[in-house]
Amino acid sequence: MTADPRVVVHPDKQALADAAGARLVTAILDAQTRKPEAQVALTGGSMGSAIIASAVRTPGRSAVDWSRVRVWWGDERYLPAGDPDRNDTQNDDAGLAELGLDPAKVHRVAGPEASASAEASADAYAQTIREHGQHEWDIVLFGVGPDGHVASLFPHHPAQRLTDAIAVAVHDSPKPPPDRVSLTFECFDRSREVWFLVAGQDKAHAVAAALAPGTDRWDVPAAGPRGTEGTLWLVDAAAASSLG
Ligand SMILES: O=C1O[C@H](COP(=O)(O)O)[C@@H](O)[C@H](O)[C@H]1O
Repeated sequence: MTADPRVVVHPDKQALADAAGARLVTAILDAQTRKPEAQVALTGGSMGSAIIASAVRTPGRSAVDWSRVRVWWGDERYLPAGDPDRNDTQNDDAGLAELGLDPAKVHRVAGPEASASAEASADAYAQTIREHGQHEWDIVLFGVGPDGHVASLFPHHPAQRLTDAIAVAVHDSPKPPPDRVSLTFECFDRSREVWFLVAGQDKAHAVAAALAPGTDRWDVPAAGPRGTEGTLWLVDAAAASSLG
């Protein structure tokens, strides 16, 4: 069973980021009342960093036991550690460390300095998820590209089609850099809460296409992921402007 999408429109990007940051803190608290560790998959891009920066400033964040939060990334650009174009670097720059996470529970995707190839990195990441991931995400965050991509699953890209796998190496990405590692749709299917964070007029068409009934994720990957308990589209007014 999956949850139908619900759309929440905020006036602008900052309001969206602040509301999403507070919502994230609350959802982690909620997950911690159910189980020993909350499992969260972060995202990169513009909104991925904005939500971290806002979560750091959310007053209720001190109520969270951050040592009981395990952090992952839904995808990573296959670049060396610390590269400014990596999703984790962007999240770090937004203040991720200020949350007080246990560094041993922050699981980064290996870059070329630490793995022989994107395939090797994807395999190692999948293995770590098998060891620690409990096969259920509490909250998965997605940014959405203007083309409707989520994580590193792009429209009409063969990486979308991999089955029986947790993570996939992505080559020839239409958005730079060309080499990436992404979790698969199959892996994202094991999510309680899936949140799409989208701001800006350039995303309006992708938002409308992803939410239109019957859209195939092969054409618009953002139409694919759904949470078993919640599928939330947190958007600003500009990104919502093409919704009927
Ligand atoms: O390449 C990526 O793009 C998306 C969205 O980025 P944005 O800058 O257009 O908001 C991001 O969510 C994804 O994780 C990433 O690798």
